[in-house]
Amino acid sequence: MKIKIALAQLDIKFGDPDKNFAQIEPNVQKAATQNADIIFFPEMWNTGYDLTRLDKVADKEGQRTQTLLAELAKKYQITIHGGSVSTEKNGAFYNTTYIYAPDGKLMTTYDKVHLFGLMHEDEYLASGVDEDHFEIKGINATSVICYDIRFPEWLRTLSLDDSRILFVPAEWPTSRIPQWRRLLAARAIENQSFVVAVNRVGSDPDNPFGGHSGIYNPMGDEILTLDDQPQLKVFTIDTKETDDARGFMPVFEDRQPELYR
Ligand SMILES: NC(=O)CCC(=O)C(=O)O
Repeated sequence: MKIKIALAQLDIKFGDPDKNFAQIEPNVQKAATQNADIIFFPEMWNTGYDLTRLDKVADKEGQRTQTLLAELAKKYQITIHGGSVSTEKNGAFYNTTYIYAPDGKLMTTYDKVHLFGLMHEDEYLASGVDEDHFEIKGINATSVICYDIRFPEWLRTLSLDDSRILFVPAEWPTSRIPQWRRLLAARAIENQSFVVAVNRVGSDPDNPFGGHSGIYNPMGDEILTLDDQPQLKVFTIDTKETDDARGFMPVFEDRQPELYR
């Protein structure tokens, strides 16, 4: 199945949800004009890592994000992977993904599981405990958030549901972009999946962020890579390549799960 994916590599205004929300519709409209099947945003695009002010800026119960994404998905007849936003749910803060189908229905939601201590997530956020699975044009896909890619056992767990595309929204600092690219390639090879990753650009008070959003095929080749400027890029993948990779080398069938812990 051919799937046209729009990567929205955004700059994010620190702690300014109104400015950040204003960036969403123009990008969805641009992706729809180019007939993309899905548009994909970066991590924590509503507030950035303004963690000390989450009580003021996080999206309460994710309402503002959900209302906007549902409306835009339906209006532009496009799947929207909402990257992630900071949310406040039942009195705790999370780093939360929402994914909407073109009919405006919520397909899945995910709270970041592995919290990133170097950017203080563990001091302010609660971690998620659930998997997320969704479909695009009948193809199974799954999704994690940024630091989660350093945990291959978690991405393998999510991939066992015959997932063929793994989405990774991120705020990944410039200094570790070489690791970002190697980790994404490795996750693609070991799970025989496409990996589609969107990192933010620009800076916050603590870090510059390096962009280099990209798409990796199931062989781990970087078939699309962006630079470090804000942009929207549309690229088509063919999920038949995952059948070819899995047919050639039956990694999933050769697993010995009884030996793993
Ligand atoms: N926002 C994040 O999870 C950043 C993860 C990161 O930078 C890393 O090196 O891992």
